[in-house]
Amino acid sequence: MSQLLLDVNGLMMQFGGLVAVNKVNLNVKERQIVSVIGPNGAGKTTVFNCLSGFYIPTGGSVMFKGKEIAGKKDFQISRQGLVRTFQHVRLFKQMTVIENMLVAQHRHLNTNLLSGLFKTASYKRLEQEAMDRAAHWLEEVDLLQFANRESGNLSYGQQRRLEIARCMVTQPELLLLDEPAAGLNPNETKELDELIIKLRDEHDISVLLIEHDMGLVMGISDHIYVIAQGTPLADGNADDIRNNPDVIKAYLGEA
Ligand SMILES: Nc1ncnc2c1ncn2[C@@H]1O[C@H](COP(=O)(O)OP(=O)(O)OP(=O)(O)O)[C@@H](O)[C@H]1O
Repeated sequence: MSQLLLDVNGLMMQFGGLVAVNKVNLNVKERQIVSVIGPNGAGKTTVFNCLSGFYIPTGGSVMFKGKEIAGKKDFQISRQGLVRTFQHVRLFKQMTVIENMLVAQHRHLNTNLLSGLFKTASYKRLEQEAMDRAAHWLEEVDLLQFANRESGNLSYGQQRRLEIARCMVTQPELLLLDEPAAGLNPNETKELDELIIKLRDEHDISVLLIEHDMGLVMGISDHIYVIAQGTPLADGNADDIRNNPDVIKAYLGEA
């Protein structure tokens, strides 16, 4: 039986009079791909912002590996093993691919100014390990041959894969992907689909994703949550969701 990794209960986020997230519950187990879907403005990104430390929820609890993380800072949460991507690509576009991978690990390396200045043996070892991890993950996402290319010159699909690789070098257990297929062509979406499945099956990573591409969601999700106007509407597997009349009305019916 796989263990519960993320356990969200009664999550609330209010902006003044607007209740953007209203009593949302979510579970993600180890080695699960879970999706959150819902119409535009349903509150999906706000949920992600609450889980990843960008917002302090106004209510409810967010337990990650059995510990409360609601209200913690983003870097504290990512150090515990929960990392995210954003709706819009956020790479350092002027930097090379490998530089992006190294910068991502900077906060996670246990070094200090002095060991860096004097290039101590332990600093060099950590630097080498960071480089090895970067190369490993670039290979996993099929970007190793572009290691020295400016990341802004990659295709959009490659930039999306680089963002995922950049998360993976920090060795997370749960990866949050905010609309990873947005702007991708069908080929790139298929590569993304395969990559997410590989993360689960070969690297034991759990993935929580927000996505509008229903083909992708229905094809890869172990479990799906539907939110409408900030409020939970339904959850279940792809068949449950496809056949749920409330979901069809509120969401799929829109398409
Ligand atoms: N910082 C904020 N201040 C005020 N209102 C906000 C803030 N962030 C989000 N909202 C509001 O919360 C609601 C939910 O927005 P959110 O971006 O979470 O929806 P979403 O489901 O991710 O939408 P989309 O699918 O279009 O990305 C919207 O009404 C939005 O305007």
